[in-house]
Amino acid sequence: MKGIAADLSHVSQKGNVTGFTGDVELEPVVRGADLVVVAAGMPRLPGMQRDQLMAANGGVAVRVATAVSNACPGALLAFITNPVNMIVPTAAEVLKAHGVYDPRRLFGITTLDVVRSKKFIGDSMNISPNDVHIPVIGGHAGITILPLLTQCQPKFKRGLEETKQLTHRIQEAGTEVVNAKAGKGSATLSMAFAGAHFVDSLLRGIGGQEGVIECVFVASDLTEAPFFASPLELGKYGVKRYLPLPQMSDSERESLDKLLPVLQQNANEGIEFARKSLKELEKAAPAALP
Ligand SMILES: NC(=O)C1=CN([C@@H]2O[C@H](COP(=O)(O)OP(=O)(O)OC[C@H]3O[C@@H](n4cnc5c(N)ncnc54)[C@H](O)[C@@H]3O)[C@@H](O)[C@H]2O)C=CC1
Ligand SMILES: O=C([O-])CC(=O)C(=O)O
Repeated sequence: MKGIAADLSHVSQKGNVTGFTGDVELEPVVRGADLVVVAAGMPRLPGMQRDQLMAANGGVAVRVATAVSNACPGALLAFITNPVNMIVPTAAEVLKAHGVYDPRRLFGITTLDVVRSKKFIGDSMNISPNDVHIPVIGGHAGITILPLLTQCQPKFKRGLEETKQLTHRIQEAGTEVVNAKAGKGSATLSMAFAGAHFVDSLLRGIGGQEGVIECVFVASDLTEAPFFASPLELGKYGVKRYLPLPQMSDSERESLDKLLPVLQQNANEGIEFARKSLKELEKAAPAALP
């Protein structure tokens, strides 16, 4: 099995890795990878929302998806790059344009939201995070991150106020880190931990292990949002099975109703970005496109 932890310097022979210019020759040097993990991209500065990274990072999705289409169209493609809620729909649109889109194989890594939930709940209950199991659904920014505390195992027996505070802390944990690092980046190390965990799960799935379940952001028809994170079984070809949406309290369902239009809007913006970029690429280098 071949895989690569990708930075664009690996897939662009020109080594032009700073932003989307539209004049790139897509000559991938990586051939035949089974798994491509993308961590390249600008991190947030204090005061920024993740959406604001799209101008800087949208081109990463376009170029990597194009390179994967040419070099390893059957690979699983997993993005860490923010804004995850837009980057994944962007990449999907580019893969579609190249005729190689398989929704089972494209992921936005949301594992850090699960890692944080396990840590904060573990601290609150005075137990190890390893013993906490909780689904985190939705997307990967602010209110789109929805930890289902009522579904936590063991039971998280706290009042509504404490539950709300903890939910908010999980949703804003990335911002907490960005502010603490004061311009020096975002949650790089905890993401490395979360990314390694998720990639290990993907590899176990590819390797044929049964019952590998992760919450991850993928194409989905479980809700009105076209891309959505929920618990999935991973397998040889990526997504093997969508588990049904977990049970929710009334308050969690209300939160779900509020986040779905945000995810729909994010997906539309990602798709729009892809279409515009493909047009620009076509003008600049028609031979690189289908
Ligand atoms: N999905 C998630 O839960 C998380 C996502 N992130 C995102 O991951 C990305 C990377 O974050 P860090 O590793 O902390 O940042 P970093 O600044 O430590 O590393 C980013 C790397 O990407 C490269 N890079 C930047 N723009 C590029 C471009 N246009 N083309 C090619 N390479 C480019 C840089 O040269 C650098 O090597 C950011 O977009 C960040 O928001 C970070 C933490 C968690
Ligand atoms: O907050 C950020 O910008 C980085 C990130 O996605 C996270 O830490 O969850």
